[in-house]
Amino acid sequence: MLLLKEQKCEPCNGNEEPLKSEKIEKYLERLKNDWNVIDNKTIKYSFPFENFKRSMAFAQEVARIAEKEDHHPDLCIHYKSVDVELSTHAIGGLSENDFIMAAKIDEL
Ligand SMILES: C[C@H](O)[C@H](O)[C@H]1CNC2=NC(N)=NC(=O)C2=N1
Repeated sequence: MLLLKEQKCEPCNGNEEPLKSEKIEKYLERLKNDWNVIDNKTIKYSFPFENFKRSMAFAQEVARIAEKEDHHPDLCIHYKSVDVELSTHAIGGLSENDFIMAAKIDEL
């Protein structure tokens, strides 16, 4: 099986079904960090940093990947952490793209 971090986000036409909990659990096992699932619609992880400068630099790197993959997380930048939330808006839930992005962000 290809590693998630090596996959590319595929354009989502909005026709696919959001992932259900069993598949979500399987994808979670493939992530390096311990992402939390919210309502089976969003995954979230809070990345800790030493200071605001590092938080900002991380957020910029996440933005770079998001633009490259055309899949965009919600980011909340704090003094010493960045909260990352991923969901596929087009289907109102989780798709493989969210886990591909999470895997790439885990590698930063
Ligand atoms: C056309 C383009 O692929 C879509 O608008 C993308 C852009 N980024 C996106 N990001 C996220 N998180 N969900 C989406 O459904 C989404 N759609």
